[in-house]
Amino acid sequence: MSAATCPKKRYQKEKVLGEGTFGIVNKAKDTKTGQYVAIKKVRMGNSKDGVAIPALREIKILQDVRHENLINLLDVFGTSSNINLVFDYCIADLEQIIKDKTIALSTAEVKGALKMILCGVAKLHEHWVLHRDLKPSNILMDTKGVLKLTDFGLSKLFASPDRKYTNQVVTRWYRAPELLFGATQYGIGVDMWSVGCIFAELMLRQPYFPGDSDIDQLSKIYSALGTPTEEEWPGMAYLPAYVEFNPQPRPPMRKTFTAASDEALDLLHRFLLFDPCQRISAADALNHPYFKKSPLPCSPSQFLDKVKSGRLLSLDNEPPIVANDDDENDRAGKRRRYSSDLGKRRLEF
Ligand SMILES: Nc1ncnc2c1ncn2[C@@H]1O[C@H](COP(=O)(O)OP(=O)(O)OP(=O)(O)O)[C@@H](O)[C@H]1O
Repeated sequence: MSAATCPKKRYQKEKVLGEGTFGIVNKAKDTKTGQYVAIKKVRMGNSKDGVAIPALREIKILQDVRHENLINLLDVFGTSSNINLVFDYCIADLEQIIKDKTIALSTAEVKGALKMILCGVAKLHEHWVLHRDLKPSNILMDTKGVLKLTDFGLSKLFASPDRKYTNQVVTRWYRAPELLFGATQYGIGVDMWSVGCIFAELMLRQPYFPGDSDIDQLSKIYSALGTPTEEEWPGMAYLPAYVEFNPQPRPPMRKTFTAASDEALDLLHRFLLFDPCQRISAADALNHPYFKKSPLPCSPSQFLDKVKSGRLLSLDNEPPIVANDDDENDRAGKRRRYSSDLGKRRLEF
């Protein structure tokens, strides 16, 4: 078989990029096109434990919904024990960008980033797909500065309004209050809350609600936004895990977001409404005056130039590390080496 027809030969692995719940991600060169790609190798496990189901869900969604701001699935191939998903290679994720304080994000750049995120979310919702795990590390930047939503493993079609879902979704810091109260029927509001948290984080350059338990998460949300009244969020007391908190007033958002425009604060407020039905949709958010008022959102290439001006991308000079498909011990070693502190705030499923 030639390199063009044998996928394992077609893609030449260069180094390990990281590891998620379901397997290692490698950087590789596509010898057919000369382009770099990222290959997510998903361990199949045996059919009983259903390890591969999120990967199959991801494949189905990626094949159905294509958009500039959603990660592009270029190829899929299998080996005896893995499914390999081949994606566009991205050079950074939004968590790294936010954390790198040498990158000074201007209003136009925050707007540009939020616009790209909203375009991706709007496309998913248009296709009746909830992402369900939106967070900065699941938003990647490609070589042209385009932000792309990734990690659709938790995505789920929400076509049936009565369908009950698990509430153990969305990394805690980005998790909507209805999920924290155990709701099993939820909709696009869970993604819009996460977008609000990401928007706040882009402006603050630190997580807005970094709770270290579900109760602490709610208490951080309430300290920032005040406790909701029954009028603001009808029916909240009937949610399965509802807990009453001592009433707290709503402090002015301006106190935290000192440099934000009135339009930015209005949009943020609409993302973070307690009643999920009242939260602004991604399509409506894109039409909000925030995006119409000067400074206008920057282009992807301007965003890329800003990211390149910081330290982050100048660090990508470590020697290549080639992952060996078959060596379990080696794989365990890499997992230890590459697992990040993100694991600490990931939910137990
Ligand atoms: N297309 C890509 N281009 C470059 N790097 C990528 C790409 N996709 C993933 N990565 C890197 O691989 C790492 C693992 O990604 P993956 O999506 O498998 O898991 P995760 O998002 O970290 O965690 P989990 O899937 O468990 O929530 C990421 O942190 C990222 O650094």
